[in-house]
Amino acid sequence: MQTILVVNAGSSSLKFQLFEVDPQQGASGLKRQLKGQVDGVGSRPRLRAVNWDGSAATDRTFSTDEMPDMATAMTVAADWLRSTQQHVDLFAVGHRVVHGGPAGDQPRLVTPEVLAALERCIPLAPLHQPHNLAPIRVLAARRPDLPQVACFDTAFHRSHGPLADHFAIPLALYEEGVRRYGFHGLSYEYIASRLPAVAPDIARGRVVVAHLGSGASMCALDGGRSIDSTMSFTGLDGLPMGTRPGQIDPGVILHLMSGKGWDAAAIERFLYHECGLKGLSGISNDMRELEASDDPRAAFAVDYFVYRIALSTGMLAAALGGLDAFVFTAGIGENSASIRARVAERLAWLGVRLDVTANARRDLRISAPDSRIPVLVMPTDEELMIARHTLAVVTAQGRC
Ligand SMILES: Nc1ncnc2c1ncn2[C@@H]1O[C@H](COP(=O)(O)OP(=O)(O)O)[C@@H](O)[C@H]1O
Ligand SMILES: CC(=O)OP(=O)(O)O
Ligand SMILES: [Mg+2]
Repeated sequence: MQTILVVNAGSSSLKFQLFEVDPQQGASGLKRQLKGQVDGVGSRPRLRAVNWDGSAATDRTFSTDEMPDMATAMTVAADWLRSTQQHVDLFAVGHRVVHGGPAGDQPRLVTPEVLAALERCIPLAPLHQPHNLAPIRVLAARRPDLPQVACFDTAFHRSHGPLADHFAIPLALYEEGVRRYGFHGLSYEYIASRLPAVAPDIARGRVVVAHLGSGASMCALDGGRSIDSTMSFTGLDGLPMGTRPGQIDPGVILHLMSGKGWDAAAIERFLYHECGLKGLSGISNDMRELEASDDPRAAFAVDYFVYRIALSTGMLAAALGGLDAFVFTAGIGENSASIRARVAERLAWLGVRLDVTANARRDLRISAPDSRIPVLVMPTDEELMIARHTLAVVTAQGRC
């Protein structure tokens, strides 16, 4: 049986999955065989993988010296995959590529021209794009016959209207590509694709989705289409994240340059690696460590995170002209009952009421029956979305 490999490098994790594929059956022919991730990159690295039946395929922890960065995480995961999955007959490889640029409105079969265009987007996503493109380059050299498909975080947001897509800067810059692209689009696309099945009453309505992971953003879905998002030109905007500040007055950057003499490289390092939860707490970028800490600086960082989610909900509800449902997803959204409870508390003015037991159990619906706004927890599946796109692109190219 042929197999699609999916690779998804985030800011603190590397996720990978293998899907068996029967191209004659379209997306319904995708069968998950293996699901793995290296998470806690930069804090407490751990490689875990489970087989299709839920049995453990591996579970190993590493010190940060053994696995200091994403490049090492990739090597470790690739070595493990090569040594344990020798029987796999690869049909195609699907990659999450965070920035698709102005032309990246749909997944693309990777060609040398596509790869060159995506390399030009590296300065717009320095934390992700190099790690997204490195495995594409390695595989293209080793297996030039193997179709590779690049699936963009930005593509799902291309439905934004001009008001959501612009900054208030001269239009010539917009034409050059300085736009509010938005990210985590594969995650939002997956959530939008699941809503009709799991919550048909909500799917056609006005929904705010909070993708709260190491990178975090929120999206306004109107009838399943993205109409606005908190992230914009780069993955720096919007909510505070593990190591990124989120929305910041550009005057702060001017101050760092002219007041403190920082150059562009120092500012980039600062904004992508030293801010957010890590910068505010001085302790960690990892929400699990902050929640476990009794240091007041950790508590402040968590308070700030929750506050900005609540502010952004108001903004996106205004974009939607109302709110019919709120969805939590991604690492923090799926796993932290206390963050969910605290966000819900701040949304009480909208009529949000949580069911404490349902929240602790992580039910699909965690709102109380009398909540004016239903609140849901939906596990995201960017890898399945990438597998579906990869199959569709390769099939359309007649490459199977
Ligand atoms: N049980 C948990 N409680 C709180 N936070 C959690 C839990 N499990 C994972 N997280 C947090 O989720 C984040 C990682 O989310 P993830 O979506 O995998 O990120 P990314 O894809 O951006 O690397 C980390 O901040 C981690 O601490
Ligand atoms: C765009 C982005 O921030 O992605 P991640 O959350 O996976 O780091
Ligand atoms: Mg992610």
